[in-house]
Amino acid sequence: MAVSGDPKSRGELKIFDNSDELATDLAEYIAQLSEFSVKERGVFTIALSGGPLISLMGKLCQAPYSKTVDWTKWYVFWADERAVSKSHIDSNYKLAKDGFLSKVPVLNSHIYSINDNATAEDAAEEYEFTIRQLVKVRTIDVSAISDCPKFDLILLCMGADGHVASLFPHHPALEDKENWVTFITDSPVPPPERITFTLPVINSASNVAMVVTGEENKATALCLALSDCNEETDALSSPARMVWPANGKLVWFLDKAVASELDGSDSGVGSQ
Ligand SMILES: O=C(O)[C@H](O)[C@@H](O)[C@H](O)[C@H](O)COP(=O)(O)O
Repeated sequence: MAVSGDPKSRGELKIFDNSDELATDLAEYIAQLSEFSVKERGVFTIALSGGPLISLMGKLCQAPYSKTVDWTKWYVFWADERAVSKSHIDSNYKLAKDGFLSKVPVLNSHIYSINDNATAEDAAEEYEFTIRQLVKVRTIDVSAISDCPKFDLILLCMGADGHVASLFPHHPALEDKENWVTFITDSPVPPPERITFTLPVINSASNVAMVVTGEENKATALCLALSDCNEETDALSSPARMVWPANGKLVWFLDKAVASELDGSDSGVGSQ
């Protein structure tokens, strides 16, 4: 694994030889954050995404983590969800339930899935209301600088177009500063109707992990996501580049294939 260090950083960069090594380190990272949050606050609030993330979290279901993680203190959310039924193949809930949540003893009452019986608009509004209630009772912390919920960890993947959660390049949802959770009905990647955390919420988290693997067609999007934003670059072309937790820590978990176009010395990326 190579980790470069540059003060002009876009977060800590971890590049692994293969997805097995990445999954091992990701499990350790999540377990450590869980332990820290449970010690500090008595709970661990984590938001999941879709894509390859869930299978890469598989090692958390195995020893030693299956025994050492305090699963009863976990509160699970989704950074984005597709407006489909929970049993649908496109459901991020189904992906997480089948591949992860059914294998660890997280309490059912702590799993905050998005309503699959409502329109995307209503489901987004309802999800935000649910999060507001949990902020009121301090299950979710609140960010001192943004008044947004401060999740202990938000896990994101990145699409080949640079999208994260369901925030797509140049989509108006990218500029939503009012809502915590919003909806879209015109996703360029099917299915079209989706619910998503907005950037202010993502950027208020204590920790954000960007997990990007495997496909060389994401290498160019990764370079853009890690490049410095200047007047000549079009800020909205790379949602992933807009992920920058103001008061938190950003870590990139990458494999060699996706990092293949990064130039370690000139790219201006490194550890935070
Ligand atoms: O679409 C979703 O529901 C996501 O949560 C999304 O952010 C996903 O993680 C990326 O799309 C990964 O990219 P691929 O699915 O294209 O690999």
